[in-house]
Amino acid sequence: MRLQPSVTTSKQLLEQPVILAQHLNHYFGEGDLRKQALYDINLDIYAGEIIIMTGPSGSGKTTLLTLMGGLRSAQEGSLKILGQELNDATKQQLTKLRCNIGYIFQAHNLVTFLTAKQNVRMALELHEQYLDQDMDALSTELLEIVGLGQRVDYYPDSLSGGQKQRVAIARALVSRPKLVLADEPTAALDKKSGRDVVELMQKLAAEQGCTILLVTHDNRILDIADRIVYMEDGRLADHPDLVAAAE
Ligand SMILES: Nc1ncnc2c1ncn2[C@@H]1O[C@H](COP(=O)(O)OP(=O)(O)OP(=O)(O)O)[C@@H](O)[C@H]1O
Repeated sequence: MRLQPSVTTSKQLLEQPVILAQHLNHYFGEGDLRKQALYDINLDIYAGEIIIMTGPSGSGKTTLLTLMGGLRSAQEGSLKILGQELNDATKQQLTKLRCNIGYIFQAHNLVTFLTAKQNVRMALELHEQYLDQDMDALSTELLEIVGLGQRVDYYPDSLSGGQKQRVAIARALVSRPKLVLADEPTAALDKKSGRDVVELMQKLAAEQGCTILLVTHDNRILDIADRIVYMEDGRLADHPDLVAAAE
């Protein structure tokens, strides 16, 4: 496991980063109420890396994650995701980018009137290349991989918290995105389910070669990361405990 700042390997020098932030600032509000939430963020993340972003409440993790996901507009500095510059990006460019990112949020956002399989299938329907494929079979296959082969026709209300989160993982990964962004995916889970969920993400990421950026307060899962990024007061910083542990 490495700590931020990263040591760029020679292999990575040849690659385009999946995420590249340079001098990124972000502000909320206007006029006198304008408040800076992110300060001079510089970060490069490469294909296949699992990055955990951690830090105190209010330090700017979700703001940065939603910027990276094209869910809010980048205002100042540069943010390139999968080669697309997000500062000044058009709505169409953002929409296209969002189709290539898998999202997993704490409140898993499953559609309650759709079954597990239909929830997963929804993610495939966004992609033209899957429209002439057997989307039900692909969705079932992913649900089997996450251990829900016996629950494909269940509605979210009849699944446990861990099972719902696994449906959300299946939905995020079924279209084989190059980038998965996860915000507190284990927050609502007990220790064992939380561990199972992140190990599953780790396994699937390795198999599919995708990059995972995971925001968490959950210290129990830090060991799955290739690299830990720590945020404090809107800035990337060295993690105090982890630095001490590494010394
Ligand atoms: N929509 C918004 N309008 C105004 N200020 C906001 C908005 N969203 C976030 N902020 C502010 O930006 C700062 C960073 O918030 P953010 O939610 O990114 O932190 P966080 O590290 O994700 O926190 P938590 O761990 O509690 O989720 C905070 O001071 C917060 O109050």
